[in-house]
Amino acid sequence: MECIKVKDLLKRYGNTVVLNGISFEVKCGEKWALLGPNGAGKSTTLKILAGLIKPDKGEVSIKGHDPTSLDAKRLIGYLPEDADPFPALTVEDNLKFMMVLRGIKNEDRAEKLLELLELDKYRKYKAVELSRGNKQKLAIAMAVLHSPEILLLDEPLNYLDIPSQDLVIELFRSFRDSTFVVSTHIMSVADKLTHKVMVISNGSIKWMGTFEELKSMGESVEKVIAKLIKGA
Ligand SMILES: Nc1ncnc2c1ncn2[C@@H]1O[C@H](COP(=O)(O)OP(=O)(O)OP(=O)(O)O)[C@@H](O)[C@H]1O
Repeated sequence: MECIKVKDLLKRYGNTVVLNGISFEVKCGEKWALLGPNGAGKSTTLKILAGLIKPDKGEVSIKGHDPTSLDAKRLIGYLPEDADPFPALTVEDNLKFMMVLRGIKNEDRAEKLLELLELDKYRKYKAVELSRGNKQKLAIAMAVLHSPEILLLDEPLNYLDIPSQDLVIELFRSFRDSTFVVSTHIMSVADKLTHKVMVISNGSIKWMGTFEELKSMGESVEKVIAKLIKGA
């Protein structure tokens, strides 16, 4: 069954076309990387899937729901690029606020995430007082608090040191049955979190396939991706 269906997406900012007829389908449980250079249209695609912005043309379905609907929002956990939790709230109050928004009654989940991401000692810190990496970890905890079926992650490992990356990767890997779309321009990040790759450049999908296919294309994966981006 498809969890995400996207057909002929067109998005303009002013006169600039930033998504030019993108179509793809993601089956439930699949984990896809959206790989492409700066400005390719990755974040814009994720924002449309998360229902934050609307395309100018095209269709998007999240398990049959419009992405702006409450039904879709219940299914989705979205981590924006440069996520910024509420600065004046403490770490634990940010999580409590999300619990209220999401209608989560049991506090165990928030406690477990604080422990798992080693944020426990910062629970009384206001988000504004956190380091950039710890802010990212808090934003990740907030995005996954409701154990979403569909995770839309924009550059999830940004700002994280290697031990923190390992904690976050372990957390995401615990979402075995969830559907992932992960935007990144770093191949190694894609490789750690996903199994399939969409290469996007200039608002168009240039290639879709598995890591195995990419790796069997002869040259180093980075070189193959660079060629796919150029459309060579
Ligand atoms: N709010 C906006 N107003 C105008 N142009 C925008 C806006 N948001 C994005 N763009 C433009 O849309 C294009 C695609 O941007 P997008 O952020 O989707 O790219 P990206 O692939 O996520 O890039 P990056 O890897 O740098 O984050 C870029 O040319 C960007 O300048």
